[in-house]
Amino acid sequence: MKAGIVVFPGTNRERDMAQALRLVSGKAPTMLWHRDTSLPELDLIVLPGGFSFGDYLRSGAMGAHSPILREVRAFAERGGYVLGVCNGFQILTEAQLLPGALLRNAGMRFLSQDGFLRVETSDTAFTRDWSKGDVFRAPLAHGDGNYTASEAELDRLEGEDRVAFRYVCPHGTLDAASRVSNPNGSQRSIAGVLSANKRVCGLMPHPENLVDPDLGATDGVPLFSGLVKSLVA
Ligand SMILES: NC(=O)CC[C@H](N)C(=O)O
Repeated sequence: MKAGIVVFPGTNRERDMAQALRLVSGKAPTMLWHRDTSLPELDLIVLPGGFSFGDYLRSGAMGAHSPILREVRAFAERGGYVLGVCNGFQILTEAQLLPGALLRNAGMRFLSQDGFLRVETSDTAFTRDWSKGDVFRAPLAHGDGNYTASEAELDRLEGEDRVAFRYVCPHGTLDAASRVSNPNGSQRSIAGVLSANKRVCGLMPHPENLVDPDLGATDGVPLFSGLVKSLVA
């Protein structure tokens, strides 16, 4: 699997992401710079977490206008796989490669805590190594993670099986009104969504930070092992 990781000024999770990809796929990803205007041959583009352009204007708003986004868009339009984590998810929504927006967290505070996610579909390259209904742990580290879209868009996402992950409490209970099970107040507890062709996926939590047994847990491994299976044909 040939993966590329896009670095913006202010990105801070690119090395965590590179480490996770290397550990699970056995192959080091290529680091890409936001001003690049061409891409090497890739199977997967990852937009990692951080504070691109210092979150000025809105999280992800300026990153969505970096030159490389033209290439990312063309890659996605050709059917390429794109993963956006946290700030990467925010950039993908700002670029309208994924629907909805990430507003300020309910409670107006930056969250730095464990999150618990339920897998809503296993019918994608990103989620095939889980079963629908599986619950796993993933760190949360964001101020703007409150997923918001129109009721019609939310209905469409659900109708097309494009909700990838939902926030639940550690025991797996779903309650969109509870700050325990839905810490940032996301609509319908949505933590991650998919594009219409299910090849672009964005999520706020950080599975890349739980892939190494030496760090205490490997809950995030299936995200990467699923991609490896799908993209190493
Ligand atoms: N860890 C991150 O990617 C942070 C995302 C974003 N800058 C926020 O605070 O919402």
